[in-house]
Amino acid sequence: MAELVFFSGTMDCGKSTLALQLDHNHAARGRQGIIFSRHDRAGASTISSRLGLRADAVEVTDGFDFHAHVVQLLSAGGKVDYLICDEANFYTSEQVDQLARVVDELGIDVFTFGITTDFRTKLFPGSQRLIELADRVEVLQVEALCWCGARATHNARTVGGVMVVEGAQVVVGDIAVSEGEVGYEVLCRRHHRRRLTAATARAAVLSPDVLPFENQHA
Ligand SMILES: Nc1ncnc2c1ncn2[C@@H]1O[C@H](COP(=O)(O)OP(=O)(O)O)[C@@H](O)[C@H]1O
Ligand SMILES: Cc1cn([C@H]2C[C@H](O)[C@@H](COP(=O)(O)O)O2)c(=O)[nH]c1=O
Repeated sequence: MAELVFFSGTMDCGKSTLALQLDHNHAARGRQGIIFSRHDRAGASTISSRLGLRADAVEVTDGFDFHAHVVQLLSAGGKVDYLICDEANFYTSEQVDQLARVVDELGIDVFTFGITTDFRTKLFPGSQRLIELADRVEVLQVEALCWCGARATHNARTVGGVMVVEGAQVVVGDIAVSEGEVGYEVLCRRHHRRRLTAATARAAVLSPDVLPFENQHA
């Protein structure tokens, strides 16, 4: 039976790598798939992983209709066994409904990949709809780590290493950016709540005003 699966995690936990691995494994067994992405850091119509893998993808735009796209391909005699959908956090909730129709009405497996929450810990609309509709939500096993060593569960947006909490929900970007640029850092919930990034934690340790560590549990 075909499935709608949502592979989820923070930024930098290996989602795009897994998407490309899944595509490779299915294609190696003669299955025919289509890869989709939206706003990949490497540019339009691309899926890229920080491990260096990259492939062409169909760019998803606001008006794009997954169901109509697949029906058109099938009507033209094409074969479609599965869809790989990266950066699914950027899809609209209507597009996620279309993906569910692809699974239920066309019997095609749909594997989606994305972060659940934004820099303010709020669900992206596409991710919310995937959590509501998916047959399975899989949290990736490779843990991204907070600077303190705990499992990173949240995504922070930073400017010069300092966490910001206001701004547009969508700003394409990366971790490890140069000084002054808007970037992202993954944190555990405790440090996300306290807005303590690696840079601000380092600065606090170096400050002569700082209290001894054991007195700082907020
Ligand atoms: N130089 C490296 N050596 C080994 N692993 C790396 C290296 N650079 C990145 N990675 C791995 O790639 C992961 C990010 O993969 P990617 O698919 O780009 O993540 P996501 O799509 O979730 O943002 C990192 O968590 C890390 O495990
Ligand atoms: C937290 C957060 C992230 N983004 C952007 C930044 C990246 O371009 C993508 C996530 O890509 P990844 O492959 O999972 O690393 O999302 C954003 O636009 N808004 C946010 O709040």
